[in-house]
Amino acid sequence: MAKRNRNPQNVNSEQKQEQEHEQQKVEDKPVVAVEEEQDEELEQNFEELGLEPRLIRALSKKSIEKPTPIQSVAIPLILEGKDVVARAKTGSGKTLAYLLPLLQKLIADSPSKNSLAPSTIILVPTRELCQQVYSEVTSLIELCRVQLKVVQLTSTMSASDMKTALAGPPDIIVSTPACVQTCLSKGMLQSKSLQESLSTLVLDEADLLLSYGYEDDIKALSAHVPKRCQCLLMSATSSADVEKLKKLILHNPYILTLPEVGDVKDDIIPKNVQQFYISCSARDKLVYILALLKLELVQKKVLIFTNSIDMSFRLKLFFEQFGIKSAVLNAELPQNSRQHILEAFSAGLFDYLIATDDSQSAEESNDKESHIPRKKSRKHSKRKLDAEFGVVRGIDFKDVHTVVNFEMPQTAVGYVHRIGRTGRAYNSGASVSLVSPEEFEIFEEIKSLMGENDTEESKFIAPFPLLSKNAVESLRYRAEDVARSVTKIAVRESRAQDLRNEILNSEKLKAHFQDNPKDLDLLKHDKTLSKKAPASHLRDVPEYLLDPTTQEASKIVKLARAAMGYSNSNRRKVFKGKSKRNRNPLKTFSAADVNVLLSAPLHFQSIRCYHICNNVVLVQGPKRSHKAGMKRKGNDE
Ligand SMILES: Nc1ncnc2c1ncn2[C@@H]1O[C@H](COP(=O)(O)OP(=O)(O)OP(=O)(O)O)[C@@H](O)[C@H]1O
Repeated sequence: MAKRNRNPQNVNSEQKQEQEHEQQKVEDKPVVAVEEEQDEELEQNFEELGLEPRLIRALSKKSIEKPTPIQSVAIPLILEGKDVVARAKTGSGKTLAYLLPLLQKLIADSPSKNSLAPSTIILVPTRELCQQVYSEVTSLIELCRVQLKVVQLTSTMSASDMKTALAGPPDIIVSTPACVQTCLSKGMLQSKSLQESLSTLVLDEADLLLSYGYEDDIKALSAHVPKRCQCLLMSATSSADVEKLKKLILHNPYILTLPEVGDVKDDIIPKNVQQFYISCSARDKLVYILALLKLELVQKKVLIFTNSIDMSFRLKLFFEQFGIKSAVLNAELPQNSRQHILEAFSAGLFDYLIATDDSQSAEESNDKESHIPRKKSRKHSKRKLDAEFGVVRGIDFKDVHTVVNFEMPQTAVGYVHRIGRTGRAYNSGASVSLVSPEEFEIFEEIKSLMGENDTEESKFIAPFPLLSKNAVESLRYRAEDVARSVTKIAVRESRAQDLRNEILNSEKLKAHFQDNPKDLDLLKHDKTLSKKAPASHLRDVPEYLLDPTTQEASKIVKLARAAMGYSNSNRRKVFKGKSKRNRNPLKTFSAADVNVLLSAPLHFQSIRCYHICNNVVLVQGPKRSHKAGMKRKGNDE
């Protein structure tokens, strides 16, 4: 990447910002296309970007050593006080791209003790994201040992809790647009004070804010944003909504696009996510997913998407009969439970999470082709489910290796967000979509979003190579038998039971986790729901049912997993404090294993999932890699 925009000035006086904004109005701001693969020699470190040592040390404690491409370009510009629109793929590190410079500015400027309102507001579309961004800021502040007050405001808080949170005032508020607007309209936040103190406004996940129905709130809020306020807009996809927001809030910003425009597919999907599909009837999806999981053809952890809550319970009950433990996540569950499920899954307490995303409700209505009516306002979107829930949107699931679309999302943009839950930062991942004939249309839309035309064979979403017809057929009888036993009534009862459990959990969680925030293991979300105990003979797939090709494939997937430093036995240990950094693949992976990987049929090697960040094992399919072996920094073998 060219060495540009590397001249940060750390402190910006209000006067200077004012002048700059005036200047920005007449300047034609550049569109910066950031190349994703940086030339090693030109790679920058955080120091060169102008970050101060305390922040760099904090990052180091989080095992974050080098900036991602979007961070390399955005951080210096933000430090200079520019308005920035950053569009970069899911998982590319956009959160730190704005958090680091804004914290640096706050540390350097030490906000005036006389101010009556916060100096920084970060707006996100969902409560889950509020919590995620809040945790990220607080952990950085703690690691830097600086005195900054950050609060999250959500619409479930009582007025008195909001007032308490706003007393002080805090330096940073993380919230949704609707909630900040409520605070303003109820006088908990004074417009005049806000205009005097607000110096940075961030619109995170900007491509989603309007589809969540926040347009009126953001419009109302924009009236309270002073001209000199630096505005940052982060988004994973571009859309008419992002343009609208840009016009509403920003003053002639720098537009950062990652990576270079031109390669449409690379424009939106992380390169390190391998995409596969399986074409099957809707009815056969259960047997296919059983084969994928039971024969261990996909790497854990696995995030499975369905389009309805009933379907997620149907899947859970179906899995239970085969001894596969999973948890469900949806908008119906209480907020505390959802948060806890996310944390427990991220910490590795269970391997399979079945999520119903919000595609039915807060659909990506900015996708013009979706034909799904745009939500007019939050008032009109009232429903039993939590309107501020968003499992897909921006949530940083840790170490999800595989995303399975059990049902295809309803829009192509939804697909991008779903599969963006894997392959985050420098990790690799895979997605497998089960596509029924009824879903071909959306599948074509997805392919065309990636720049493919429907007549040619898909280049980017390949047929899943590891599952043979025989393997599927060998499981068919059992799968269909069990599927019949998962009746509508059973699904309804389990759903109600789970909700009851989680409401109880939620109360316990509230009290308990205030005192013991790290005690994730207390409540199990992957508990069995079915009344009928699973039949013991269904737990294991007998040898005679396994076909040799699939067995071989399964072995390769397991080896890849070992190569990445995971094993079933170390999962809980990882959670109990072993950092990812300490997982040593050399202990679980031998030279013989490397040979097995290399001698595998080429189509198996096409799963390029064997990177361990920048350290590792090389099977760069579809061709056999030139380098075969493993290397760890400071531990060459
Ligand atoms: N420089 C870095 N090096 C390694 N990991 C990083 C770096 N920056 C961020 N990460 C990690 O990458 C993950 C994804 O980051 P983040 O959630 O900010 O992505 P995002 O671009 O906002 O994705 P999305 O569009 O899905 O919200 C996080 O776990 C974060 O801690």
